[in-house]
Amino acid sequence: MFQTEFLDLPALASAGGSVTLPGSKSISNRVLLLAALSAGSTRIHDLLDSDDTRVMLQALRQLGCGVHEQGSVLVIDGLGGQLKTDTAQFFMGNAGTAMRPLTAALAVLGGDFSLSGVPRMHERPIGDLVDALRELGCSIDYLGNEGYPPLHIGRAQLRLDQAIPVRGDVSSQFLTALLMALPLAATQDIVIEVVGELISKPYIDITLNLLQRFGIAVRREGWARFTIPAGSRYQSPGDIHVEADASSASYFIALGALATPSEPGAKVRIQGVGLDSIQGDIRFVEAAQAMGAQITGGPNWLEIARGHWPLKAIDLDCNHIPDAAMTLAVMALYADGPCTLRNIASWRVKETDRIAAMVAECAKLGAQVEEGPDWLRVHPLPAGAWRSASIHTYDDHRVAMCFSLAAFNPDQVTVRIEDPKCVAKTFPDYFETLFGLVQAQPGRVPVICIDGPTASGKGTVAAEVAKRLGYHFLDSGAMYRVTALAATRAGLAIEPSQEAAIAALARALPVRFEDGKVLLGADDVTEAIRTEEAGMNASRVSALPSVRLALVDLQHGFQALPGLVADGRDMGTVIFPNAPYKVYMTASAACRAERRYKQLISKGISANISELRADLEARDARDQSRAVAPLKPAADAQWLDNSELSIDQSVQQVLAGWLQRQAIGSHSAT
Ligand SMILES: Nc1ncnc2c1ncn2[C@@H]1O[C@H](COP(=O)(O)OP(=O)(O)OP(=O)(O)O)[C@@H](O)[C@H]1O
Ligand SMILES: Nc1ccn([C@H]2C[C@H](O)[C@@H](COP(=O)(O)O)O2)c(=O)n1
Repeated sequence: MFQTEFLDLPALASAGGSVTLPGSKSISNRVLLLAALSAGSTRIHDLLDSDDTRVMLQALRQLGCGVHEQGSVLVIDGLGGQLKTDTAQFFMGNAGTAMRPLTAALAVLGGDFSLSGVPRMHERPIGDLVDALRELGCSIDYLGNEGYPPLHIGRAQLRLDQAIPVRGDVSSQFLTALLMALPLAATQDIVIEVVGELISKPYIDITLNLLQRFGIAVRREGWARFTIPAGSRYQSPGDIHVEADASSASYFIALGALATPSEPGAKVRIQGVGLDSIQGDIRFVEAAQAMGAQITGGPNWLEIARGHWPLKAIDLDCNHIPDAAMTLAVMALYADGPCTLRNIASWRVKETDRIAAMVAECAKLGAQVEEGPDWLRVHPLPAGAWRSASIHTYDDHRVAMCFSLAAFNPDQVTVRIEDPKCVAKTFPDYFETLFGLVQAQPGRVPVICIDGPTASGKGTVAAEVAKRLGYHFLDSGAMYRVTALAATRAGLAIEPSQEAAIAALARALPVRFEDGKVLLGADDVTEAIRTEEAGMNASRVSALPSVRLALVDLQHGFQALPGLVADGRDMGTVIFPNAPYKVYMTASAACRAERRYKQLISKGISANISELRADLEARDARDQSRAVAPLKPAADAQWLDNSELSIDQSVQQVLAGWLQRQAIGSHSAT
């Protein structure tokens, strides 16, 4: 997961390949609670591991549920409808799919419980559910604002003889919560009556489907009246599989519709969710098809390719796909006319006011957007009108994920996604998964080059800059160091007479960089290549032209999405001459010798500062005077003498220079 302050998406072009998506959040949290309330143990396969499911799991542990991992399977030992504790305080984060059903179940069982969440959770209405539960005889008090969490739950005196009314036009989660809680009290038939037009009906279908799997056969009359039969009891189904998340699939369906194929005939294939999904958001497929996407599918898979281009404008009632419909708003930027998304009032009370968020962020990209209380109209953005923008994500995973699709814009402007880790709510590895399927416009994966002499601090600074930007890191010096080590181990003298043999070795160098370690074959050489002798040998080996040539492809291979920071001697001059930002980092020889001295002493290696200075000056001289790719600043490099700067100040300067070049929106950077 990207933990950076922001993630810059360079202009993207094409896509192709297969992706297996994480489990559905809606199914995962329902299954967890049902398994906890059931008699017996439930083995849950393919459960989503995300912020919202962790919130639910933590609550279940607090209630005394057994939770065990068995490989990729999670086993829940159910409570059989009997709580092991009747006093607890629960923190529900911003997980609506945990907050609402748990409130109902605890209220029906009764006890001394409080439930709270993040500030946004305390702005998300729950009054209609509380009203219904009070009607039933549950004891619930508001601990903050009337109608909103946090809540206190006390002992219940249930009255089951009359139909329980619940509003269905704000959130279908209230009805879901009652449907899941009432089997715990079904000593007689219990009737729920929906007041108002029920929204998001497909989510009720998921609830009914899963209740059936756990032994509860709810009788439904239209969408207005539901009966829990007397004697209903939760019983574990044993094993249960969670489908991949259909809402998450929407980003990859849109990807297939927007991107050109990575090679002729290539498609985007989604595994884990298919046309027979029980999730309502699978009907996003129909919306995407209406916009021109070519989609085929089977029971557990979908394949998408670009069809009509530009996409066709739509005017759609999105009540049945409230979450996935956000993706349509970004697809609309690529349509042949304005797209209107209707009946989406529920967006206003989600993780953020999603209608307001879409209006504000599409406008930053340059789009004209109109809104009403329950609708949104997005006008397409023609080529020439796109603006590079910093997308605020409002701690809303879906805002972050759907705006990643703006990176396919024809003007090839960079799209910045602020706080990318907000995707952890449902899809922690979303951006990594996306980067596994897409290709940037040719030459558009950014490379920041930091070249300079020995011990100028370029490696330290480059690694930190890469970390802050979420970019890959190339320590090119390590490749010469490993080559020299491999040559020495092979008994080759590091001199011109052995150039061909060393180059052959370098071409097939089994080097890997993993978790901060450098591996030569199976051998961890991280420390072995850091000695002064190894540095000097690397300098000698790097003067051999065929060895340099042999290592070019290996270095180019590091240029991958979302970007690269590369440090060395010829990054900006030879390996990445078209890099958009180059720094030549240096410091006085005295200063560099002192840094190297401290570095060695801190590792317990004895050193002499004047010898170190003489060595590094000799190494600089060799690196600067060799015939091929000598150390020198690129013509377009920014010079940074950091003799008087701390590491952090150096990092800040490099970041500031890069962000100035990026010139995205008005975001402050470091
Ligand atoms: N601006 C700085 N101020 C003080 N110390 C620094 C600074 N930059 C780096 N250092 C320290 O100097 C030492 C050498 O830095 P580093 O290894 O990053 O240099 P380098 O240029 O990559 O060297 P080499 O080319 O030999 O690999 C490290 O111990 C590092 O912590
Ligand atoms: N791009 C590069 C990187 C390194 N070298 C050579 C010259 C250096 O003295 C030696 C070791 O590099 P370090 O790990 O100290 O950065 O490798 C080069 O020629 N080109």
